[in-house]
Amino acid sequence: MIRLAANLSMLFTEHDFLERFAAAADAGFSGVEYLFPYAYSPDTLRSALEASGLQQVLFNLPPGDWEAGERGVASLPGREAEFRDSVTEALRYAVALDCPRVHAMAGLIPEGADESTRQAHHATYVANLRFAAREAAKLGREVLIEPINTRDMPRYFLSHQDQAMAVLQEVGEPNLRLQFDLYHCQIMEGDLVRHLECQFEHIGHIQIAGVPERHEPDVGEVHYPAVFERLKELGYVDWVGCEYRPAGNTRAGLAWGRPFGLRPE
Ligand SMILES: O=C(O)C(=O)[C@@H](O)CO
Ligand SMILES: [Mg+2]
Repeated sequence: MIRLAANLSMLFTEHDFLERFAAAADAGFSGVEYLFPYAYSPDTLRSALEASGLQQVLFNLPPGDWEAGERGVASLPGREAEFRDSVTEALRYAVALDCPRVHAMAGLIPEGADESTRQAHHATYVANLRFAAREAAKLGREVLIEPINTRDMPRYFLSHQDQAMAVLQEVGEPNLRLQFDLYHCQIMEGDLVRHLECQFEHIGHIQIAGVPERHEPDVGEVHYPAVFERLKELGYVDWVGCEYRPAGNTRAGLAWGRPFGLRPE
């Protein structure tokens, strides 16, 4: 049986951030993920997890200057020292929060990047990810990479599943795995079930949302019951992150999750 994690950067935003943990637990979630923990001390977050009985399942490495539009530094030539520091900081939180995996965002390529610029990003990305995976392995953690759709995030360096597979293969570290976000894959490529089947052994985490509005999974063009059925047949028993923007009140929109123990009221 899959386990559902609430993405607290998107769900339960009716509440202040630290109150979202209790709201998620009350609604039947057993895990949480969110973009970044760094605005809070590990002790504060650990207390929120313990008080609500939730597991921390994922968060991202520091992404560079998010407010200025940066979306990770893992593929950015010249930012290697910053990337290494971000690995250290993320792993410090991962250990404190007992979180088994962290996501390293790739970053953006320049407008109109030519082939040699792309190759420079690729080489930096591979070297940085190898470093991150080896550091994470010392602490028993995984590092994830996630193809993100270029409509929501124009110029994001990692946007296709094949590209991610090639990077995983080239890096060659067993604890570097795929964050498979079905919302992004549907927008860029579709064919969700075949992608899940082909990439199954590399998947370290799954995320879901309705397409194209990124609302609840039962709103939009993806028939998630069929996807969940195939995941069950494939033997997926790990986390599925609910990374969507509720169309209305978070709790009222959880009816889709009743088969997984969510409580809409
Ligand atoms: O945007 C998404 O999708 C995510 O999973 C965030 O963590 C940004 O990568
Ligand atoms: Mg995602």
